[in-house]
Amino acid sequence: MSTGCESGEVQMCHTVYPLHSNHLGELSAGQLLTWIDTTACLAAERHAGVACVTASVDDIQIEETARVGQQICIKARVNRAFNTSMEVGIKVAVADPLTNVQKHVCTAFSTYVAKPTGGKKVTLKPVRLQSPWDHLEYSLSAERRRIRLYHEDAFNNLMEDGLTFYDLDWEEDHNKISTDSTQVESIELVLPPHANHQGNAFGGQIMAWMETVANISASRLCKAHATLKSVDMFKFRGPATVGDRLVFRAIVNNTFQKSVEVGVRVEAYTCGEWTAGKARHINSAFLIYQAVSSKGELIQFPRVKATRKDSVRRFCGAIARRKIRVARKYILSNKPEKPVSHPWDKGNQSYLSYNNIAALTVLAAKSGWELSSTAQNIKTFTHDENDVLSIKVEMQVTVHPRPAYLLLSDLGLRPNWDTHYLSCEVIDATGEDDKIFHITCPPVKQNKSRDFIVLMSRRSPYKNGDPYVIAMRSVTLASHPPTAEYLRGEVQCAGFLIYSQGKDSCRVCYLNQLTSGIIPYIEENLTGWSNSIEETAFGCITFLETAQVYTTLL
Ligand SMILES: CC(=O)SCCNC(=O)CCNC(=O)[C@H](O)C(C)(C)COP(=O)(O)OP(=O)(O)OC[C@H]1O[C@@H](n2cnc3c(N)ncnc32)[C@H](O)[C@@H]1OP(=O)(O)O
Repeated sequence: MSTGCESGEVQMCHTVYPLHSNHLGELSAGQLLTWIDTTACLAAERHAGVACVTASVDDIQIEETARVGQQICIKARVNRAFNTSMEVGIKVAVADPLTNVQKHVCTAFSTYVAKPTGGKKVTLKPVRLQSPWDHLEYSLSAERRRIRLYHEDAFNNLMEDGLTFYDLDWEEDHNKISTDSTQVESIELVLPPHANHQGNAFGGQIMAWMETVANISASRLCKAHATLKSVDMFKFRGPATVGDRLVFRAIVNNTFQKSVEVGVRVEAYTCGEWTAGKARHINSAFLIYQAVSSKGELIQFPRVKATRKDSVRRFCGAIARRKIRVARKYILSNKPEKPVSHPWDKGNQSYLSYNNIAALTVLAAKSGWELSSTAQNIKTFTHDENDVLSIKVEMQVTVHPRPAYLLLSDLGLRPNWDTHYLSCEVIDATGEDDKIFHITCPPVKQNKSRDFIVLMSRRSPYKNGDPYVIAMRSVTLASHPPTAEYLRGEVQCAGFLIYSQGKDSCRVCYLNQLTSGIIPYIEENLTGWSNSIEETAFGCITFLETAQVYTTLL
């Protein structure tokens, strides 16, 4: 049932019946995508006053599963009209009628283009903004549009680097498996019930068919029932109409510990094109699945082999897309963050130093680090857990670990090799191993310069095999409150672990658990627009290898 409300919002509510669900009694992802697209399209048409087509659907993260008997409520409204296109924001919730408990299923953003009969372009009227929330979504939608329209370029940038930077041999080969058995092909004929009054196949129907083949492909790899976790952007390149034959091809591209990416390509043919073998490529999408064991635990996926040229492209493509997806999630999340700094006073100094070292050690020991690039002697990883994103950069350096430790813990030297640092001075210390620094960083995106008050705690190894540790976290100092000159940023947990690898070489791991104060500095790298992380790592290696000679004097 769909209704139109005063605010321009369109709502659709359904009870989940067995016909909407899979064999486990859970609402099928394909059905959910169909309802989302229908509601969003109706909101777009309500604003435009003419028929609209789906141009794209941004990444969707599915956070909750709905079951038979529960009620799904979808709300959609136009956030902003551009010229001929508009962004629709969609929120999906599930409610249990027996307990009255309501949960958030997902948030989605789709773009619709006004397409009246006859194909004339329509310039859309602006959206009436009423609440502060409307104003916020209005401004954010411009930023989302920028990312959406440059998605392909960002991906191509990452792919260029990926294919040159990625070292496919970095992992042992013996446990990797081929994805050949995950290839799935299926055909559908577009009939009137699958299309709108203009004969265009519904975007939601196409997405549902895509989900069906992708699900089969993922399940073949994990030998379990796969559940859709998120989708990468669906881009509708061209229309399909009643009478078209749609061919869907799916294959597993890559696996990431507890998830798998499946790529689906859709080609459309009229009857004549079918016989002549002339395909129209109308959509490609990438769907991420997870699978749960009989004990209710997430299944660890096997690593896959990329041997042929096309499988290497798909394998690296999945890594690049994951990178963009994770970056989008954090850059656009707009979640208020709790302050992470504690006051540095006499009563808690030893506790904060301990906490500083322990947090970095725990972060480094976490499982689930995903490789995002390899370049000669540098590897970068990301870790995404409970809405916290962390990065790790591993550098192989031909320096004894002790001089590396002394050089890296002297934060005053950091502006020599890290362009993210403008200045760094000691403002308080309890000894050589625990010091407070005032760090200033250059402005980004026309904002002011930022500053940070950071506790640096360093420890030499207690026994052979332990790393040298240099941990950093923000603290507050009454003598250094935020000033009008700088935006005060915070560091949650960052630093270096330095592992000995023989007499004159070591592995330096840099880790950072990202906060909203840090993300702007690496945003372009996360989304594939720059290699600033790798460039800084190169700078660090060069600095350590050339400066080590001076540390013999220390
Ligand atoms: C009823 C249904 O459910 S429709 C079913 C599924 N959808 C379809 O069949 C649509 C198939 N795709 C198409 O017909 C076309 O690709 C269109 C209409 C989406 C875009 O056509 P184009 O020739 O690229 O149009 P053009 O370049 O003029 O762009 C038109 C607008 O779409 C926007 N647009 C184009 N591609 C995208 C995209 N991938 N994501 C978001 N917006 C896009 C453009 O920015 C432009 O916006 P603006 O006018 O507000 O500045």
